[in-house]
Amino acid sequence: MVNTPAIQLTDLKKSFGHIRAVAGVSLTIEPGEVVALLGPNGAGKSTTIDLALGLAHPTSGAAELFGASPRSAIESGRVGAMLQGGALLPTLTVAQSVALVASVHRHPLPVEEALARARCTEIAKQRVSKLSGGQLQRARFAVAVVSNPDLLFLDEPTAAMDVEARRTFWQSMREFTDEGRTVVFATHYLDEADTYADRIVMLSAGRVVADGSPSEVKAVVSGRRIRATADFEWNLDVEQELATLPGVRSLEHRGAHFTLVSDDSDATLRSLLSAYQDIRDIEVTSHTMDDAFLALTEGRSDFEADADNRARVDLSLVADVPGAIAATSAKSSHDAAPATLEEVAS
Ligand SMILES: Nc1ncnc2c1ncn2[C@@H]1O[C@H](COP(=O)(O)OP(=O)(O)OP(=O)(O)O)[C@@H](O)[C@H]1O
Repeated sequence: MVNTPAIQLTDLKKSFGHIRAVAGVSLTIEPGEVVALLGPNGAGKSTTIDLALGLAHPTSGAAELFGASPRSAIESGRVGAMLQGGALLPTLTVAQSVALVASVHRHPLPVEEALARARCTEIAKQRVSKLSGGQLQRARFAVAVVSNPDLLFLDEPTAAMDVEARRTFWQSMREFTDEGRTVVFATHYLDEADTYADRIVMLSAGRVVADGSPSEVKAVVSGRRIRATADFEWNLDVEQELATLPGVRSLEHRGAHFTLVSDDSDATLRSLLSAYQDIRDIEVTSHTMDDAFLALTEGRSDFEADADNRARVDLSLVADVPGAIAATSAKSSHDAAPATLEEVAS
């Protein structure tokens, strides 16, 4: 159906006793979007994915995939998932695991193709119990894509992978999304979100605190950072002078190294260099996704939101969301959830 969103979440809420894991999430994700879900530990990313997939029942609100209930979208084979708690049978080989899942789908990819897409051809004959953490993730990816889904959910897909494995994983993911499929992935690697997502949805304390393109979300922290080394004695007068240079919003220094956050880095630099000759190793950088993440999820005071982004970023939440909620050992929600989509559909 044209114009039917791939995902429609309407005021989703989920509480576990007194813990509000998801506190009213509304999201519309169109077919073809690649969306990163970001947020500190305990922000509600996994629970949101579980609710979208129908693996957990919302306390209130609704989730639809392709205009239908999650269950019927999964039954139709349009949805794949790679979840944190998703287990594979340890005694099967990787190829057998993929073939088993393929056998319950109506229009699966050929097993060899799913293995190749997930860069699993070389480990196809290895038993699941013998796989390294990164290999296991690849095997789970092969299992997730073999149903040839239009929509794929990935919960921390590169968690156990080294740098090279992560790079390879995202290459294979790119091939998948280049074909116009929809992907929603939760990650703690902010650089992955910045590089691979079209859209970033940032959660904090169960609520959406930012929703926009990577550059829109990064722009929530305006200004630039100037780092340099000073070969002079620090005293209160110097600190005062640096902190009041044009454009400067904040100053930090440790030993000879100092950092200025400035709204007008050109003006700051001109004044800095005309006032001080003993400054070297100057580096000017834009803010990163890490900065936006900290500003949005911890309400850091040295950043101010850019007014242009008010429409996309719910700044009223930035101020009052608590800092990162400590992750509890209670991953029981995921452990208790069905391990595979086949279990949901059955
Ligand atoms: N079954 C459960 N029982 C009690 N609390 C739960 C359960 N499942 C999740 N929670 C709590 O809900 C909140 C959100 O958890 P969730 O796993 O969705 O966060 P997350 O953003 O995915 O975190 P992480 O980045 O650590 O994976 C946390 O406070 C968590 O402890």
